[in-house]
Amino acid sequence: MTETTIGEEDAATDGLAVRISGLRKAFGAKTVLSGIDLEIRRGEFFALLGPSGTGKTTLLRILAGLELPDAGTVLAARRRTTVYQEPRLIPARRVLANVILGLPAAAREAGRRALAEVGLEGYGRAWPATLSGGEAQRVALARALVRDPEVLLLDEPFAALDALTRLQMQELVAELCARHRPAVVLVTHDVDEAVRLADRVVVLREGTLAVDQRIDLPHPRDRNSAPFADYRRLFLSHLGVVPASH
Ligand SMILES: Nc1ncnc2c1ncn2[C@@H]1O[C@H](COP(=O)(O)OP(=O)(O)OP(=O)(O)O)[C@@H](O)[C@H]1O
Repeated sequence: MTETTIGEEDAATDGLAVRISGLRKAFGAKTVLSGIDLEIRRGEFFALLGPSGTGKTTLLRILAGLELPDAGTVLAARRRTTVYQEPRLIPARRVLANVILGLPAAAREAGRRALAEVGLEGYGRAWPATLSGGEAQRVALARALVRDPEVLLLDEPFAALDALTRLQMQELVAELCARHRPAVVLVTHDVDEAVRLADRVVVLREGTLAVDQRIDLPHPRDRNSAPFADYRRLFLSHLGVVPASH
């Protein structure tokens, strides 16, 4: 029996942005996700960690509506938008046109405001080719922001950036999400990124949710603090990178 529903009514009434139950997804004979039950609240910042090939991107694509599950129910708030590892800008359109792509011309002012929010005030008439990698990714963030998403899907959005820019972008995303409060689903390989940003971290292993851990630290989080290091160690051990502490 296969049932797939993407709707917002039920989720909207009880403070949830996403509700997944009994999700299963296979590609051919290979089961990628199974028995996934997950609820994400409005305003919650949720991170999905896991080794390569465990189905993180597949889960995100299902949430975006780009893949259908083989079984289970997916309910999600209607306004969902994704930021990818690459900025995916259209080279022949100026920055502002990229930000408001598909929106009415009246969105120009909101597009300019979104650019200012990501630190790119005055960049509206620039061409994508003239931007650095970090700037291009800021434009991608502005393009997401201007759509006022209820659910913001981040698919390794900083993975292609240099280490310093990545840290700056993480701080920017923390600030933007604290202000706009979308539900966020961040797929990442970066344990520090998850601990810096997320209210809750799930480790996906072999297609199931192996760990579901709340991060109980105030913002902004100090990456050098002892509790931060404890969370880092916890997730690294769940990922099999360091031995579990005693
Ligand atoms: N369209 C597809 N057709 C066939 N197999 C697929 C398809 N999409 C994903 N897969 C397979 O499903 C598994 C999970 O892929 P997925 O991209 O979701 O993993 P991931 O955890 O995001 O990995 P990574 O961290 O490397 O991005 C992989 O084995 C992948 O080869």
